[in-house]
Amino acid sequence: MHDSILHILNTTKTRIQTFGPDAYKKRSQPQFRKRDFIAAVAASQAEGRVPVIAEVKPASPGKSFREVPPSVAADLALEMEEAGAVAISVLTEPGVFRGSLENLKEVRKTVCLPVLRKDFIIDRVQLEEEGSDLVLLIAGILGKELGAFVELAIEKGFEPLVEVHSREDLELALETDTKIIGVNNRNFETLKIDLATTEELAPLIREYDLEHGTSHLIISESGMNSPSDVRRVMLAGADAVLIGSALMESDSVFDKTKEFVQGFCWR
Ligand SMILES: O=C(O)c1ccccc1NCC(=O)[C@H](O)[C@H](O)COP(=O)(O)O
Repeated sequence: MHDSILHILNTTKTRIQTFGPDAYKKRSQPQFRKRDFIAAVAASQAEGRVPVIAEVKPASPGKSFREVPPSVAADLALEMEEAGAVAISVLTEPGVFRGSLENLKEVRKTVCLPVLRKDFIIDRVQLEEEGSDLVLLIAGILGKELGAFVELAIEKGFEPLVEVHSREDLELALETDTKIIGVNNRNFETLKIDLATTEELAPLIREYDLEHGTSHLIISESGMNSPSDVRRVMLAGADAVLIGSALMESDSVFDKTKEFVQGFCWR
């Protein structure tokens, strides 16, 4: 794994140990009704839009996009919603990505769309933290524990989005009860992007579904800069895309989101 990811995992562990489980509000009763992401994707497709999960991403390893206090996160999310995004992803990792749970809560209060918490979940106690409809679980990080985290996430009222990057990750994901699989085009060892990752893994998910009578929603994540990138992964079988950097780097988040959402007809 790349040094920056190892650093994130270490600091996340320390933060959890420092603040301890007492700092986490118990989520025994979900405080809000979960917003239905799967239905939102279907509605978006039916209306001829490209289902785009637009990401509020202040920074990434070695790159700073912009200062994003909660009020700015809310404004950005509103622009994304008005431009037709299907959901909002909010980075909550506070170190390298400079995200926060405050951003997540403010975004969810402001928009009506489903909200994904994008973070590095490594401890069950993190699933006590509220504020999102969906939660990201990374197969390559959770390994054999993935299934238990998926179950717990569901029990706590979240829709899990299980992220995979390789055939091994995918095998793990398909053993769980997740309905949503995110194919991350970014390699966690090199941080290099290759959209061929979606072209390799999405057809395997479709094949599995055909054989087993199951149905997974496929999200292609990372590295898309133009509608033609989106077209490529949608043609490979993705149902939706997750885009962060291209939106955060643009002069107008509204215009850039719209460009991706209006895209093209891919079917
Ligand atoms: O964004 C990174 O460089 C990164 C590096 C290491 C681990 C995770 C990383 N990003 C998290 C994400 O999954 C992305 O923010 C998300 O998929 C959007 O990707 P992009 O459109 O390329 O910003």
